[in-house]
Amino acid sequence: MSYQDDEEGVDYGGHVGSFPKEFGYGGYDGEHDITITSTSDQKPRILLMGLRRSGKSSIQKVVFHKMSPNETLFLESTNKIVKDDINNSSFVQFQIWDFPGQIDFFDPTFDSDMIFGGCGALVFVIDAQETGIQNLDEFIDVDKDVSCYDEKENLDEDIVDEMKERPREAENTDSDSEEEIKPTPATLPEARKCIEQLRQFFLQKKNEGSPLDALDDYIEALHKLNLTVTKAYKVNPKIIFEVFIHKVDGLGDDCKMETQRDIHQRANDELNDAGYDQIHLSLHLTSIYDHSIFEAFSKVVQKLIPQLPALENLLNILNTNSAIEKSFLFDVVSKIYIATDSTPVDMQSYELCCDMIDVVIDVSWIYGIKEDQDAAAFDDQSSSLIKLNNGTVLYLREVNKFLALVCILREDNFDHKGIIDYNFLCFREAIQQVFELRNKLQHNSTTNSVGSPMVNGKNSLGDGHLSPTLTDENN
Ligand SMILES: Nc1nc2c(ncn2[C@@H]2O[C@H](COP(=O)(O)OP(=O)(O)OP(=O)(O)O)[C@@H](O)[C@H]2O)c(=O)[nH]1
Repeated sequence: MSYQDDEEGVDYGGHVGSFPKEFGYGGYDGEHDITITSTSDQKPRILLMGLRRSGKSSIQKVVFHKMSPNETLFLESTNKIVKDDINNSSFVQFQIWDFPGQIDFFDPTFDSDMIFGGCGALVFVIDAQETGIQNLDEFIDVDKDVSCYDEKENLDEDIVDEMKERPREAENTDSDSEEEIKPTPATLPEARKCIEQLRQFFLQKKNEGSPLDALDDYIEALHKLNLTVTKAYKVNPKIIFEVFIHKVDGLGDDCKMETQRDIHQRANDELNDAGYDQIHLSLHLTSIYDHSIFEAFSKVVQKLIPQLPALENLLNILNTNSAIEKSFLFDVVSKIYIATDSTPVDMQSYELCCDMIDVVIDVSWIYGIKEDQDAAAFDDQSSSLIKLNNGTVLYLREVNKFLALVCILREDNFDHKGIIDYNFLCFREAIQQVFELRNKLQHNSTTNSVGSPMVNGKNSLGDGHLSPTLTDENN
């Protein structure tokens, strides 16, 4: 197993929404900036694991590198561990390690102590579309070799025989020779027709609920999940385990729920049978083609922020005193929300707020920057107000260069804008105080002890948590 260098800054030429390419986790001068000062080794780690082609690299690229979902079609398979630094003055600062699908835990070069030791969260990605139907074309590559139909021994024999016979007949061979069948242009349409029949057969079986050998990948994914989780837990019981049931864009609502229920049941049964009933798996239905992947990643990142309860509390207080219905604290670059108030998150509100961030960045980028200036599109003057036609207002205020508060409130309540703005300033100050405190604690612990500093009885470095500190030039 080898390691690939950090690939931060790689330009993929594309972006989600219409974010300008230049808008990213760039360097920052520091005003009002809440950053993490830990060195690369101390950064919390999020591991992305799962079977081949389950969508790990796509998730990472779409969420953190603004790659457009369609471009992920051209991603090559990962064959090394790819470490990606999500850093540079953003609040959200950690390392993501993208693992190759075919990783072998029994490989002597796989150092599980090192890999799982400093890990904060392990995200295991399962392809929800992986029933064999979608990958049939890949599996049976007619353009290369029709004889590989043999590999699908477990399919209905009649269909396989028919598939073999058709190209042979079409080719009109007059010999009984055992030569390998090579498709010609004339046979290819026939072969494709067979594949279509095969696809229909699978769909029919699937609708009937028949067990299919093509579900092997799904079973294998569950097995790998069990193996990965137990192995990681043995090394580091503090790891947070998250399962992304991914690519659900291709599934109906019922199917999504059924898949989630099935995975939950099987995964927990297997863990309980192995005596690991204390391991908790959080399941998320995700897709790179909508906001679900950002929402799921938000929840993963939030679990790594020890100050989350304080942030939530501050948002609750802000909401109560400003008649705000819902508020999110966003990492502007990734559109991950690092905290929200304690009312339930509804997906539509989250999507609206994400869209608002896109609009603000776009407009700022187009109209907010003078040509001769090397200024950022999002700065401490950034704020925005969008009135919807249902009597609701979206209000965005900059907290620091990478953090924004986005609130949803009723238009009537926005009459008291002065109070809301004043409360926002108090909120911003309170946030800075939270991180100032953390900063001091961390600073004391690093200067007072060498090796493994302790804060509140916990190892403050390498404990898998985001350890944000405040670097405010006023300090
Ligand atoms: N429909 C759909 N396709 C997706 C989604 N996410 C990823 N894909 C597709 O899945 C394929 C595999 O994605 P990758 O990100 O390369 O998968 P991987 O897990 O990194 O693969 P390995 O590097 O081989 O382990 C690509 O063609 C993506 O376009 C999704 O949410 N929905």
